[in-house]
Amino acid sequence: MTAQILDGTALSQTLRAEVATRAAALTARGRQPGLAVILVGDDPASAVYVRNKVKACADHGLHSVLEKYEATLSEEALLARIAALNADPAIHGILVQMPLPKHIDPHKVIEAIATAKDVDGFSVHSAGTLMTGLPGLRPATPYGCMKLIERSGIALKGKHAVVIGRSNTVGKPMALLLLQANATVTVCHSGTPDLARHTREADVVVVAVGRRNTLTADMVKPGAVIVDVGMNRNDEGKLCGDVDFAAVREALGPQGFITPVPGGVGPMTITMLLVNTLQAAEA
Ligand SMILES: Nc1nc(=O)c2c([nH]1)NC[C@@H]1CN(c3ccc(C(=O)N[C@@H](CCC(=O)O)C(=O)O)cc3)C=[N+]21
Repeated sequence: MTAQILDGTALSQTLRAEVATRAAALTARGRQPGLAVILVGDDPASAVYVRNKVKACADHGLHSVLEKYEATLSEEALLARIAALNADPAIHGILVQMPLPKHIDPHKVIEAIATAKDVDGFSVHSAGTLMTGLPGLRPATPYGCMKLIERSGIALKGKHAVVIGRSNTVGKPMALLLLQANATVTVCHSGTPDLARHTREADVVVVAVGRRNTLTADMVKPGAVIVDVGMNRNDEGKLCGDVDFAAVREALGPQGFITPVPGGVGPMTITMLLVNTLQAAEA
């Protein structure tokens, strides 16, 4: 018997249906939630993600605008567009797809977005609300991971959670969300000696490294919950996560849970972006 799947596609369907209902209610009151997505440059992966976000809006009754610019767009011009969207009453959320071309400072761009419209939750203000536990917009990927963990039915209080990775977009906010849920949290990273010593003790492991096979079967405790944030390509060019999925699933046994890639965290990221846009529109 192998571990149960934490199905991000299925949970997304449930949550997105709720989003559609709430969006329709707001639209009926003359306040259709609106998301602006800005893409600078022609990175093919970014183009796919951005298209999926816009499609998800359309499918659930949210208004969206996609603004695409050449990679040569000046930082000044981008900041001017953000200022215009900040002032646009039909837009409740603004997302600037990362990464940006090198001549544009991402911090400057993120801080230019009105606090109330920061649906990525990447700004210093949003990071501060997360850190202090004040209400605010939460980064979509770790927020989606929390929803998947909740779905496993395990209560985090008193549990040991290990986060692998310390990025501002995933690892750090993930650790704070787990802490807020009363887990005991360990954050591991590229400078951690003997990673397995930590993960073998963990009831929950969130892997956000960006390297295949970071978590292998010998590194997990039976019955643990494994959340895989990785997005990599294997030798056959197929999408895969940071976890050696089949072997880890087997090692977890029937009481364990594991997210697949694709179909785990990825769809939840888009779902929580919709949730954040709705929250911004309801505020
Ligand atoms: N400002 C900003 N906000 C972001 O949220 C942001 C970003 N920049 N830059 C890039 C990353 C990446 N990201 C993903 C979203 C959905 C899937 C997703 O839906 N993945 C599907 C598979 C998609 C496929 O087949 O390629 C899945 O895992 O099942 C993946 C990755 C959002 N990001």
